[in-house]
Amino acid sequence: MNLVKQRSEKGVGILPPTEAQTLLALMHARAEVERLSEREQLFSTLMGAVNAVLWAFDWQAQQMIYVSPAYEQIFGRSAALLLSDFGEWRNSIYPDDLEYAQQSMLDVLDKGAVEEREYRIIRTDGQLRWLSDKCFIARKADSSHGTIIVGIAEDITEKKQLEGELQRLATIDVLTQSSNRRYFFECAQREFDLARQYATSLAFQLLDIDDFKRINDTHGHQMGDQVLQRVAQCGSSVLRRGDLFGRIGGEEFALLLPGCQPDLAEQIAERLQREIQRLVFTSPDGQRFGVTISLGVTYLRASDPDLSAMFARADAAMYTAKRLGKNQVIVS
Ligand SMILES: Nc1nc2c(ncn2[C@@H]2O[C@H](COP(=O)(O)OP(=O)(O)OP(=O)(O)O)[C@@H](O)[C@H]2O)c(=O)[nH]1
Repeated sequence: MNLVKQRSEKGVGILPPTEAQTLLALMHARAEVERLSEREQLFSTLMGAVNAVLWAFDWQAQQMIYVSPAYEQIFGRSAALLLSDFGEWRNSIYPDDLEYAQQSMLDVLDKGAVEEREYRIIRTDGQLRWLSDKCFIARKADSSHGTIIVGIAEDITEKKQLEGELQRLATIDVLTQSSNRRYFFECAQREFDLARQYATSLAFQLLDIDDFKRINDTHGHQMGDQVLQRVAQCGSSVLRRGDLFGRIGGEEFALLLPGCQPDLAEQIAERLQREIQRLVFTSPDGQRFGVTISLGVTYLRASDPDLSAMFARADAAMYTAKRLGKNQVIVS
């Protein structure tokens, strides 16, 4: 309106209504284009700043129609390639997680949204990364449009590593790196239930280092720690696949051997005793010394009401070994 008036003041005269309307419409359109381009710029800046991949996928066309700049940074792959070929997304997924990633993408069609979705990707530089990739339906298919699924994929590798470390710290004994008491018995309980359910054999062994207090007193606490570490290494070395080993007390360790018949369990106990007896330690003042262990061994009986019944028997056998002079295996 302003321009129309200015032009008339310069002597162009008042424009006929249709031309004035066209001019106004053009001005509006230009302002709208400018506004849209400003918004586009703002949107791009925001997308560039977000450390997550925002994506949009045309389900019918099986084509990625948008992916934010973080894709190249997180996936270490070309966004142009992904936009031209959706197979690139499949290529980036860690093979063990591919089926899950594809299935959970299908689930969104039924559920409308999938919030919990975590899988691993392999970057082109070989790095493995964990992603949390939430997705939901942005537009349902109608006669003229296909279904659009949108998602936000965040790199949660560090969170996963932290979770793994926390899990490790909660389940291991830091000094010997073997399972701690709580975790050992938690796993042992599972094996006990399975052995009862399928009527399979199960052996339980309790190992206690002889005169450990004297080792500490004579050679120092640090030397005692070294003994515990080497004994734990020996314990782990006799394990078969599926066996459990843990430090359940100061100088006390336990082994649970699923599917292990008595003969084999005794052989394993005697081998362990020999291996530990062969260890040679040198104290800071140059003294060389060795250690011995007492072992209590028992097996699952049909009359055992719970795991603690087996544990009590192994414990009693181990104390019998101590009473009978130590450095021996007693089977109960
Ligand atoms: N160095 C070290 N010593 C520990 C640790 N935990 C417990 N101990 C020590 O282990 C010793 C256990 O002593 P006792 O229970 O008397 O057993 P023992 O001397 O082995 O005697 P027997 O069992 O009869 O052979 C104690 O002196 C504890 O202080 C540890 O993490 N490191």
